Amino acid sequence: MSQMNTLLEVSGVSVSFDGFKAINNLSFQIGPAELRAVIGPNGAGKTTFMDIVTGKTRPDEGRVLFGEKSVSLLAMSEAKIAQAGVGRKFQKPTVFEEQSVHENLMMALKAPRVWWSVLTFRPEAPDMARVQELADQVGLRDQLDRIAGELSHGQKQWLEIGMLLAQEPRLLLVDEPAAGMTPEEREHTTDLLVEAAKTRAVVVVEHDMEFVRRLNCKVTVLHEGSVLAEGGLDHVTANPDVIDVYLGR
Ligand SMILES: Nc1ncnc2c1ncn2[C@@H]1O[C@H](COP(=O)(O)OP(=O)(O)OP(=O)(O)O)[C@@H](O)[C@H]1O
Repeated sequence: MSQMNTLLEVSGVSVSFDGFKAINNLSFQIGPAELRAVIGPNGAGKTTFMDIVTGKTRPDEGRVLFGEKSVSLLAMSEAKIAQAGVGRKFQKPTVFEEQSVHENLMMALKAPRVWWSVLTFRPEAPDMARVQELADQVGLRDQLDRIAGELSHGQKQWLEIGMLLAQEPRLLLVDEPAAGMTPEEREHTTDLLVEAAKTRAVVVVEHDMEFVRRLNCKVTVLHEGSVLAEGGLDHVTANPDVIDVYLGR
């Protein structure tokens, strides 16, 4: 396979809602195994950006290209985009509450495999082993037999991340994972996302700056639907434009 520097390329994307430009000529790129934090004040366009990448919202202008073949996601349905390897974790955990952790992970594994994972699919590996591997990955090895509804908020979030990882996405979009978590849960979530980003791109939208700091990754600051600044957290938070936006001056 050829070397690829960009997994996702968003370029010149704009979208208006009733004449209001929620995304305004947005351009940026994500590498194939990269952890990226997207921050920005309320209304900056973070959710709309994720909606565009996942096909929920169609932009008025611009390009969204994905993978080594640079396929346009704009021509694809939400289901096709998910199949192509884009996973999304919404803020609220959505696991099957009545089922055990094990059953939840197994269901996620049984969901249709996407075309590219055929390459890595090991038919000899029993699904049970894969379920345990996923449980290990998200720190739920000891919870496999528990009913998901009984898990803590943080554990439910990890289970859902495990279910998304079962689908082997190449790009995982995660919306405010730290919200409502205890400090210990946040720490574990950081480790989990850092680890997941070693083999895929993970984009984390987050308000909590302490959490972003611990992710220790490149940060993209959105404001009024465009990139205001990009770089390390210390770099972007020292940027006068970013300071102005956050202090509302
Ligand atoms: N479907 C819609 N119809 C009308 N306006 C919308 C719609 N979706 C988003 N907007 C507007 O677009 C702007 C960007 O919203 P978006 O939710 O993407 O921001 P955000 O950065 O995710 O904000 P927050 O941090 O508060 O979640 C906001 O002003 C919002 O009110």
